Amino acid sequence: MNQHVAAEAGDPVAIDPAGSIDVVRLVDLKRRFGATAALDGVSLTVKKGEILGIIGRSGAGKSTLIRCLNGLERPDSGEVFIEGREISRLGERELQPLRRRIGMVFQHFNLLSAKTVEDNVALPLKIEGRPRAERMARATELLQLVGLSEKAKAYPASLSGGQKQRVGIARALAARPALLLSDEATSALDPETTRSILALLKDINSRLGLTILLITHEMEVIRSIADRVAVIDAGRIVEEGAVWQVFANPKSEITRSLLGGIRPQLPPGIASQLAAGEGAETILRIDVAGEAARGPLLSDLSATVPGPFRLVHGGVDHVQQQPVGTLFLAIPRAGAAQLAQKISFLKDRGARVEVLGHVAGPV
Ligand SMILES: Nc1ncnc2c1ncn2[C@@H]1O[C@H](COP(=O)(O)OP(=O)(O)OP(=O)(O)O)[C@@H](O)[C@H]1O
Repeated sequence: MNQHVAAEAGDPVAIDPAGSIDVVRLVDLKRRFGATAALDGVSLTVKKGEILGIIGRSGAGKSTLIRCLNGLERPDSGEVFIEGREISRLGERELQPLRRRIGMVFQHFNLLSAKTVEDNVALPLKIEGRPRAERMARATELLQLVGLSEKAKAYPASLSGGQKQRVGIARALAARPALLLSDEATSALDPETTRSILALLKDINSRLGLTILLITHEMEVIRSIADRVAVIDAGRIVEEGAVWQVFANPKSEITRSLLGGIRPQLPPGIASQLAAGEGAETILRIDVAGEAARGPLLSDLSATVPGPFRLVHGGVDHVQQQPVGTLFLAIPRAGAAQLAQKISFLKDRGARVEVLGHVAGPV
C-alpha cells in the first residue's frame, strides 16, 4: 500500500512501499510504441554509491529508459522510484524539483556556446534562482574538481572534446544531484580521452560517493568503471550482475556478442578449420575467473594428468581486480586418451571447459 508524503512542490508523491533507499528503483516498467515494446517489463535498482552500467545495442530501449527516469516519458505501466519517490505519474510542476536530483551528462555535451565555461557549469543553479556569488563559488569548486580551473572564462568553442565533457560533468554536479546519469558520455571521444573521462567519473564516484548510472553500447566503458552491469535487449533486462562475473560467465547470447570485441576469441583462421569428429588436435576453450584463476592451473594440469597440450591463444584479464581468463588449448592426438581426465581436472578446479572441435593439422 502506498503512503504519501509532501513533495518539495507541495503535492502528494507516492513513496516506495518497499521502503527502499535505493537511488533508483524501476518496477516492471513497460512502454510500447505501436507494435514495438521499447520497454517490456524492466525492473532494476541503482544503489547509493554504486556505478551501474546499462548496456544494449541500438534500439534496445536505453533512451526510452532514460526518458522514463527523468520524467520525459510516461511508462504505460510500472513504477519509477527516485530516492524512494514514485515519479511516473507526476505533472511537470511536481517533477521539476525531483528532476534536479538527476544530473545528466550527454554524448554531445550540450553546452551553451554563448556562455563561458563557468556560466555553463553554474547554469543549473541559475535556474534554481541561486545568487550569483554562490553560483560562481560552486562553479570554481567544480572546475577544480574536473581539472579545468584555468578555463573558467573560456568559451566552449575553444575547448577540446574531453574538456567540453569535463564541463558537462561539472554542470551535471552543480545542483548536488543524487544520481549522475551518463548517456553515452564518451561515445564521441577518442580512446585516450574516453579513458580520462571514465577515470574522472570513477574518481568522483569514489571521492564524493556519487551514484552513477552509465548508459552505453560499449563493454569497454562498463569494464573500466562499473560495479554492476545490466544488459538490455528488446526492452528487457536479459542479464545483470557484478561486472567481473558477467565478463567471466556471460549467460545470454547478446552479452557474449557485446563482449566479443574485448574477450579473447579463437582466431578466425583456426575457428574456420574446426570440424566435428576426429582430427590431429582437439581444441578446448577454458574459462576461468576469480579464485579459480589465481592458482597455477596449467602447471598443475601438466603435473597431474599425463599427455601433451599446447596453448593456442588466450590470456588473463583483470576486471574489478578479479582475474578473468580465457584459454584455448590444443590437445594433440597423442594426448587424446587423457582428454576426459584433463577436462575433469580443469572442471574440478572451477574452470568451464568446452570442446570446440577438432582440426586436421596443427594450427
Ligand atoms: N517515439 C517513438 N516512436 C516510435 N518508436 C519509438 C519511439 N521511441 C523509441 N521507439 C522504438 O523503441 C525501441 C527502443 O528505442 P530506444 O530509442 O529506447 O533504443 P536505444 O537503446 O536508446 O537505441 P539507440 O542506442 O540507437 O539510441 C526502438 O525500436 C525504437 O524504434
